[in-house]
Amino acid sequence: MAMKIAVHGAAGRMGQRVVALASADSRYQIVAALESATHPAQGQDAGLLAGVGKLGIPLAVVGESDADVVIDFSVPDAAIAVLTHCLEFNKPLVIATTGFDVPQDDYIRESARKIPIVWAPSMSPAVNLLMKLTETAAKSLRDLPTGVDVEIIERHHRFKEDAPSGTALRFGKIVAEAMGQESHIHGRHGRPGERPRNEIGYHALRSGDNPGEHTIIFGMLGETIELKVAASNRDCYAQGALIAADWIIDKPPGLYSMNDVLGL
Ligand SMILES: NC(=O)C1=CN([C@@H]2O[C@H](COP(=O)(O)OP(=O)(O)OC[C@H]3O[C@@H](n4cnc5c(N)ncnc54)[C@H](O)[C@@H]3O)[C@@H](O)[C@H]2O)C=CC1
Ligand SMILES: O=C(O)C1=N[C@H](C(=O)O)C[C@H](O)C1
Repeated sequence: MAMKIAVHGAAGRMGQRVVALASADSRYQIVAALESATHPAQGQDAGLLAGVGKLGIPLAVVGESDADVVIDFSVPDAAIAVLTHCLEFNKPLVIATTGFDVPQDDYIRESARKIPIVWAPSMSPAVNLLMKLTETAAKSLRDLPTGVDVEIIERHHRFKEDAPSGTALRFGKIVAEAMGQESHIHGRHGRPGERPRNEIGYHALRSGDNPGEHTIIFGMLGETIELKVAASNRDCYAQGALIAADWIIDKPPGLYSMNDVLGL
């Protein structure tokens, strides 16, 4: 029987791709397409909006449904609201939204004691694999006598609201845990002087319709390593979220990552 999915943020760039991919796959059935009460497309068919033909599922506000699992690509406050709904109705949740503040992070962790949650800044299998490779590189280079300068560059479309990306921050956390950098700076200007060794620099570019690109630079004296992953469209994230939904459905309460989902 097909897994029943509710998509939260269904009219957004990502929500539409989740609706489109799920509707083309017999393992999934979209049963709810949830959107902000003020969205101009409220009431319109989610399939028509996503360009895949009528599904008979109108955009609606969060409410009771027979969904087996909820996939969230929205904005932080709305993601927290749908999480509260999932707690009330005991539904597994895949959280893909980024840009939470610290109390919201804590609320997600606390909620995962009661329901299963997959939470990842990137649902892309390639990005999550690159995180593993980055960890390996960082651990291998940690004690290099000449020192290693780590810089993280991310590029995204002009519409993105948070910066740096959740994924860039996660790459930085992975590197810092392996190498011990304590200073995290965002861009440089003026006369910052010689680069300190214990620093990670983040650089967030916003340009055109770029669906997401991350480069981790390990700069040494005499050579450089660059680890790079780039999306050519949004389906890597949407497909990853559907894989996560499939995986989480029979799991006990807990906070899970894409490493758990993908067995990395
Ligand atoms: N983890 C991952 O793999 C990925 C995460 N993201 C993140 O997902 C989020 C959404 O990204 P996009 O789809 O590009 O943004 P978007 O702005 O196109 O879509 C967000 C949608 O959420 C809706 N929304 C706002 N308030 C709502 C509410 N109260 N209830 C229900 N829906 C509400 C908006 O109306 C909008 O349609 C961002 O935080 C982004 O960083 C994006 C791509 C991949
Ligand atoms: O907003 C986006 O588009 C993306 N956001 C995520 C992030 O902030 O890391 C993931 C992906 O890079 C696309």
